[in-house]
Amino acid sequence: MSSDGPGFLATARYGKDKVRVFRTVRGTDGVHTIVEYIVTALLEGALDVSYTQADNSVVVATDSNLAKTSPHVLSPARFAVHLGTHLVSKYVHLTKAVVTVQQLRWARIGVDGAAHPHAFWRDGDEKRIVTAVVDKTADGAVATVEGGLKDLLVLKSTGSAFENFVRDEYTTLVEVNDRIFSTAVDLAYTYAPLAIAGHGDGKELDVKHVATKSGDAWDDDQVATKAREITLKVFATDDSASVQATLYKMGQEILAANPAVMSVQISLPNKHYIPVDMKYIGLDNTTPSKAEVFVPVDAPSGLITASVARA
Ligand SMILES: O=c1[nH]c(=O)c2[nH]c(=O)[nH]c2[nH]1
Repeated sequence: MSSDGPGFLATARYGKDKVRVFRTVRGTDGVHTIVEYIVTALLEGALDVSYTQADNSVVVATDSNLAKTSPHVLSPARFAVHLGTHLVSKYVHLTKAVVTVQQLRWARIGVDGAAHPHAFWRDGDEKRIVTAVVDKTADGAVATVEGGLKDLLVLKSTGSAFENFVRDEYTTLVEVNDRIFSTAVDLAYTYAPLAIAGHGDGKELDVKHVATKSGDAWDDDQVATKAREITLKVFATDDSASVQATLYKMGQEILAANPAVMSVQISLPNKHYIPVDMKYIGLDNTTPSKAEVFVPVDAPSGLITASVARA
């Protein structure tokens, strides 16, 4: 069944996407801790024959479930590194695993002011996202980790302007010194690689966590909390001259507060809210200080992206 032609297999990666997993950890005090993940696990290595010769003997299943036994299951970054490390170390012919873990939100329900021990609610569509690339071919195996979040929907009803942009004969956009600013924050930050002990000669590799820097990729839970708090604080408090200027401040503050983060990639759609023109009924709803009724516009939106890297 081999098929030869003018081409060659230039790159290859396979695995499983959208693997859904929910895990409960039952505390001795009756308090349950839960996580819900959507996992993607992709593999690279000596896999050519599975494509070129229809030989499946090199294909390892990637949906094997480590969620029951991993001591790291409650931390998306540690779990991603553990899963990737497990896959590339168990099989000599696999060289690289790319594991993405998206965490869905579950918060404890408050009952009479107290957090309930085992009842939860979905407090938003935002996802925390971690990608770990565990590479056995590197000089000493390493895990390169990216943390972040997406779909954090925010809005402020003032404290945002957009003026002094280029105007030419085609420009219809009006300058405003006061407008609604709404965006769905998407951010990803990268760390220096984590060292992995061992070389994957069939023996299980270990995450060699040398605690030289706290807040490194192994501590992504802390970094993720800080990055989210900073993002929300800068969004709320910045007297925004533009989406670009606010984005840049977010990036700088995330780098300043997290010494192990090397760069931050931020994407901010500018979700427009257009004041309704009510002149025809004799009402001023378009002067920025008088604008109270708006039409939220799904499309088009602005899209402002940048990465801020440590100098
Ligand atoms: O903050 C903004 N940045 C832009 O680049 C832009 N472009 C636009 O039409 N509105 C805005 N707002």
